[in-house]
Amino acid sequence: MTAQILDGTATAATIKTELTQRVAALAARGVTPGLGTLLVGDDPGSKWYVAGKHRDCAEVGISSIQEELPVDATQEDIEAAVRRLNENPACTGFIVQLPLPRGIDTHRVLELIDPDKDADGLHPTNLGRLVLRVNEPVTSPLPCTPRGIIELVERHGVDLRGADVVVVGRGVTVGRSIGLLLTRREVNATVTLTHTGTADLAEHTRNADVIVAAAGVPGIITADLVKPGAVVVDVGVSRATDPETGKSRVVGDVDPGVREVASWVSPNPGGVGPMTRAMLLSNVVETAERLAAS
Ligand SMILES: Nc1nc(=O)c2c([nH]1)NC[C@@H]1CN(c3ccc(C(=O)N[C@@H](CCC(=O)O)C(=O)O)cc3)C=[N+]21
Repeated sequence: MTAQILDGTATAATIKTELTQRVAALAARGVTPGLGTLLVGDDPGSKWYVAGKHRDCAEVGISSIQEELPVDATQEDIEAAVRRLNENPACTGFIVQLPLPRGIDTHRVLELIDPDKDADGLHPTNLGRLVLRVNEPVTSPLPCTPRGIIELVERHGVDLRGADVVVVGRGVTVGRSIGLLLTRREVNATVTLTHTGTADLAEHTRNADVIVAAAGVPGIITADLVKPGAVVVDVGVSRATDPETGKSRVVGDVDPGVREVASWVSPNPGGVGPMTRAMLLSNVVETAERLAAS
């Protein structure tokens, strides 16, 4: 039996339809959510990602505020742009597209973002709120990729309550932060965080009900590492040249052979990526909803 597909493209489309209705309800109250982006430099990949975010916004009725700075912008230039977005009332949430050019203190820039406008949900204040406010409803932006993974899995009918989840990779955007969400009472999973220093990765993954593969190592999760019937989410994004077409394509952390043992697998592309983008929109709409309520 081959695994069923955790369809991120279709799920993101459903979420966008839901958000369109919430944006319309906000409009009726005179509030328009606005996503700001700050792009520094002219890396084609980053430009493409930022353009995609604004296309997503247009689809659901969120307005766009674009700040662009040249690659030789100084720390002060970048910080001034962040302050402008913090103070711009049309911008209800924004992101600073990463990576920033060499020589820029990225942490200093990100910490300057108003936590209430943090569309990525990765500001230290917001991560701290998740640590501290564990028994209260969250009223701050959540990290997009972790939230997208949980929504993707739950919206396909997979119950995470009591599940043993093994996370592979300790990167900030996924590995380090997803446990904060998975161990909240409303999700109630048990989480193991593995990384390059883990003595025996297979020993952990073979016992997992759910594997979140976020190592950034192509094909690291092979079929022999997966318990039959497990759910496998592929978060890894590496690039490789397709030997047949000669074109660059995305390669995930999950080996294709996993589909023969898992119950559910997220494709990559078409899985977690579109969900991350949908959650960015959710954060912007929710920020605007909190603003409208206050
Ligand atoms: N402040 C900040 N926030 C980010 O969230 C952020 C960032 N900086 N810098 C770069 C990374 C990358 N990222 C992606 C999100 C979605 C897809 C996505 O939707 N990918 C599609 C297509 C992939 C393809 O074929 O190229 C998919 O997975 O199906 C990809 C990449 C967000 N990032």
